[in-house]
Amino acid sequence: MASISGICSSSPTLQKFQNQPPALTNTLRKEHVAFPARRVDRSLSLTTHSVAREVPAEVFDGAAVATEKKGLVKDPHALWQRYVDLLYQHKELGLYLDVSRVGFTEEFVKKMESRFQVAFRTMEELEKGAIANPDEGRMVGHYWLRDPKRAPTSFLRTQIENTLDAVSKFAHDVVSGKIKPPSSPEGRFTQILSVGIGGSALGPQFVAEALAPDNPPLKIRFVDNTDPAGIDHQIAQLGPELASTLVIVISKSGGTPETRNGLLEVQKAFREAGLNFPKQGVAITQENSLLDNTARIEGWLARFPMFDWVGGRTSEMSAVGLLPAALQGIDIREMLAGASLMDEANRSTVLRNNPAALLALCWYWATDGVGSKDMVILPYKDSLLLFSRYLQQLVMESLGKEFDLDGNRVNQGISVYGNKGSTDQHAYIQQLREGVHNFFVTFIEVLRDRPPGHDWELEPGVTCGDYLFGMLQGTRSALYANNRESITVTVQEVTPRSVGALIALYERAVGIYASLVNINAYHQPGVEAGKKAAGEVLALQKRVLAVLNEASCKEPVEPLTLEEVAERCHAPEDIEMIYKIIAHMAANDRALIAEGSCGSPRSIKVFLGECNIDELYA
Ligand SMILES: O=P(O)(O)OC[C@H]1O[C@H](O)[C@H](O)[C@@H](O)[C@@H]1O
Repeated sequence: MASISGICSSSPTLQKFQNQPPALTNTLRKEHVAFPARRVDRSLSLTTHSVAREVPAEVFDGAAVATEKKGLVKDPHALWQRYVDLLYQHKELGLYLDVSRVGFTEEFVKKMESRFQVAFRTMEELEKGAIANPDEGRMVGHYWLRDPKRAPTSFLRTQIENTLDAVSKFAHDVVSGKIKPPSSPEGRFTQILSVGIGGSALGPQFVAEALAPDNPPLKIRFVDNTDPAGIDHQIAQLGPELASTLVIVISKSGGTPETRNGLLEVQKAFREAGLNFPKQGVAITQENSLLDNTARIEGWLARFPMFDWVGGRTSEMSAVGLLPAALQGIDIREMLAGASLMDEANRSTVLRNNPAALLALCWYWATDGVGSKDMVILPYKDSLLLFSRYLQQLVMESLGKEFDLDGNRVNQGISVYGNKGSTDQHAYIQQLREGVHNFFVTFIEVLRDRPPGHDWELEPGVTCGDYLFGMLQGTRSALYANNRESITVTVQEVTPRSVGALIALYERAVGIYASLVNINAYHQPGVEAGKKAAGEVLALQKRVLAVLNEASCKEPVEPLTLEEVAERCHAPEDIEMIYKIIAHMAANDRALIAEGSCGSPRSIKVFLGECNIDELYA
C-alpha cells in the first residue's frame, strides 16, 4: 500500500490525528500542511501513465463502457486507503474532491483512459478556438473570459479585457454615486432589477444568493419569467424605490419573448410612475441584437456586449454575471481568479490530477454513460442554495441531447435536482436512504461555519456548525452503508474565489463528459422547438379572438359552440387547444361563457366581452 508522503508527522498534534483525513488535519492545525498535492506509487491508483502515448483516433460507438458493478469497498481500513489515494486537493484554492465513495474500479478507469485522452485533446482544441459547437458553427470561449490571453485572436482578447474594464468602471461609478438616477430621494441607485431568463438569470441568481453581503450597495431582485403576477410582485416590492432602481435587461439573443415581455411591463411601470426608463436602463446583449438596437436608439444608460462564443449557461464570467455581482459589492476579479485557477488544474491530462475529469469519471460510472441515475446536488450551506438550480441548466441543457455528434439517436443527459442540507434530510432524503436507487449524491461541504471569532457553543464543545458538519457526514455514511454512492466537493468557505472555482469545475466537467458520450454540449435545439410551439398557440389565440369578435359584433350577440369556433378558425383538429385558450381568456375576463353552458367542454357557448377588434390588435 502507498505511504502518505509529505505529511510531517513530527508535531504531537499531527501524531494524535495521524489517521485523520488531510482536510481535518489541515483545519485542526489551522495552517496548510504540506499535503502532497500529487502522490506517486500508489497501489489503488488511477491510471497515471503520461500522455506521451499517442491517443488512438477512436471513433466512439456511443455505447456505455460495459463494466459490471462490483460491491462497494466497505472495510474501514481499505476505505480510508481509498479515500487518501483518490483525494484530489487544490492547495491554493483549498478545494478538495473526494470520489472515494463512488465505486469505479481500476479496470473501469483503464477502459476509459483513451476516451479521456481524446476528451483532453478536444478541450485543448476548444480553448485554442476550434469550432467546438459544430451545430451552430461557433467557437466556445467561456474559458477565455478568465484568461483573455488564451483567446485565439488579439481582437477577442481586447474585447474581453475592454468589457471587463467597462463593467468594473460602470459598477464603481454607480456604487460611488457618480452615476445616479435622474430623480430619486436617495440620490443614488439602491436597487437592481434584473430582467432575463435561463442563463441570463440563473448565474446571477446563484451568485447573488451565495456572495451578496448582508447590506449590499445595491440589492438585486429578478424578473425571470413572463408571469404578470410575478412581475407585479417585484415592482410592488420596489415601490417608490423604483426611482432608484437600475434595470439590467439581459438577453444574449436579444429576442427571448419572456425577457421582452418583462421589459415592456417594467417600462409600463416606469411610465406610470412618471420615471424616464432609458436613464435607468442597462442592456447586456449581443451587438446589433433587437435589444441592443432598442437600447441604443432609446438612449439607455449603458450597453455591454455578449459574445456569440459564450453560451447562456456558461455566461456567469461575462458581463451577464460580472455586472450584477460588481454592483452588489462582490469582488469579480476574485471570481475570475478562482475560475482561472480551476481551469488551469483542469488542463492536466493525467486523469487523477484533473478534478473536472474525476467528476466526469464518476458521472459516467454512476450513470453508465447513459444518464441511468440522477445527480442530486446537496450543498450543506444555505448560501449555496441555488447551486443545484444553476447546475440544472448547465448540466441538463448541455447533456440532454437527442443525437450524438455522429447522428446516432442517443437521448443523452443526466437529471439534476437538489436543494440544501441538512434541510433536505427532513424532506426527500428518506427516499435516497432507503427508496428507489436511481441517483448519486454530490455533497458540497464548506468547512468554515462562521467568520473567525463569531462562533458560539450551543452546548459544551458543540456549535451549530458542528451539527451541520455531522449531518453531512452522517448522511454520507448512511447512504454509503446502503450502497448509495456520493461525491464530496469541499471548500474552505464561500468566497468569490471558491464560487468562481466551483463554476469552472462544473463547466469543464460537463465539457469533458460530453466528449466521453460524444455529444455537442454547446447548443440547445430542443429549446427552439418549444419557442416555436408557443408561437403557434399565440397565433391560434389571435384567430380565436377574431372569430369571437366577429360573432360578438352581431345583434343579437351570437354565442358560438367550440365546434363552431374551431370551424371558423379552420382548425377543427385544434379544438382542445381552442377550448384551453377560451378557458384561460374567460378566467381573465376576456371571454364570456354563455349562461347555462357550464359543465362539459362540449356544451359551452362563448362570446367576447365588450371589446372590439381594434383593442385586440392594438
Ligand atoms: O439570453 P437569452 O438569449 O435571452 O436566452 C435565454 C435562454 O434562452 C434559451 O432558453 C436558451 O436555451 C438558454 O441557454 C438561454 O440562457
